[in-house]
Amino acid sequence: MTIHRLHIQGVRNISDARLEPAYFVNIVFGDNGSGKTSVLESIHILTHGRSFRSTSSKNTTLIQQGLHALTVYGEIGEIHNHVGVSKAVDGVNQIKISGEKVTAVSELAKLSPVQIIDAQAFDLLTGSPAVRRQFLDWGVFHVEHGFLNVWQRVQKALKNRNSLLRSGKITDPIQMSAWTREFASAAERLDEYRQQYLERFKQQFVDILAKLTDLDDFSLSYHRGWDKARSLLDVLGASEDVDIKTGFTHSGPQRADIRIKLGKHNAADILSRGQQKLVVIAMKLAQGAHLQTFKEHKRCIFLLDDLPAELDSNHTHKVCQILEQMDAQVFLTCVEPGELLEFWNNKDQIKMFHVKHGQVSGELDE
Ligand SMILES: Nc1ncnc2c1ncn2[C@@H]1O[C@H](COP(=O)(O)OP(=O)(O)OP(=O)(O)O)[C@@H](O)[C@H]1O
Repeated sequence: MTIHRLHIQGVRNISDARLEPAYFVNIVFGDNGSGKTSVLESIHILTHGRSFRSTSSKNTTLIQQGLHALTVYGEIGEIHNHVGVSKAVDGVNQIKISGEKVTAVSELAKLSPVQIIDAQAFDLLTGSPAVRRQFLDWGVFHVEHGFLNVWQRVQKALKNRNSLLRSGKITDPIQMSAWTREFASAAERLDEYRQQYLERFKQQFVDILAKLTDLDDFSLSYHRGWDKARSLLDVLGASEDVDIKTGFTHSGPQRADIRIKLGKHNAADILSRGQQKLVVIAMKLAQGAHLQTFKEHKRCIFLLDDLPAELDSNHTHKVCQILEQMDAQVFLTCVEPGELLEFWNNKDQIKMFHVKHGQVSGELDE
């Protein structure tokens, strides 16, 4: 998808900015603290209803001090869908797509697949399995129409099963059996989706990684969260006593992980910081490439916060070259755009936005 217009109001130090981004490459530059990341955050709010760096559920750090709400408007996609997201200090959020109020954030996410590469992206290698499950599920969500429904069934069944387990004994065996069967059935489907996706994804990942690094013997392996030789229903039956004793479900897709290795070692334990960044970038670019191949050329939007950090010029150049070959819309932030600008062959497709004390120039004259 493509963001054609963006109107930011009250996001951190950006009071009011209108941008008409380029179809391909957008370079957002300025001094430290000028508001560059806040532009990327605004795009994330527009496409996901939330920031990628704020942990406050009350929106208070995100909304400009002294204001009671922020709003981000945009025109997105081939038919220029009008999208508006507002967030208020009291925690009330509102999403509108083409004038209609929307309650499910997944409606926004469906419109625009967004990949973020920032300082937190390292978590994909060094963080908990939850980060890698989220990565995997992002990919499946955008290519498999039935995935969201199955994922929601798993969450609901797991929640109900765990709440029955929490009492420490089974007071209602019929309910317990019903939720266990529902959980196992939805989980098996979810697992199939994940496995199929990862098998297809791996090839694209290997190709992109080879363009960026000379790392040999790199492997990604999927662990589904229970014994691969048995059905989940069998495993849940066999471990019911443990589940009752501890009060939660031990096996299932909520324990899935992708193990990322170099030879026998965990990649995170052996790679340099720059190499880790290249692996993470390769994984994210491969998801964008996969989307293009398997979803009728659906375009991904890449938000790259301070791409040059930790990378030498040669590798930064290579990342830009891969991005240029993909059909994607790219937003990059940097302090000094000089060198970064040189890494693109077709300069005509680049727009520059200078951010200074929350003011964005290169914006629309209106
Ligand atoms: N709620 C808020 N209200 C007003 N200003 C804020 C609020 N939250 C953060 N700020 C300020 O807004 C700016 C946000 O900066 P941002 O993180 O977007 O900068 P940046 O250009 O990406 O910087 P860097 O290069 O250092 O990463 C900072 O100056 C910060 O102090």
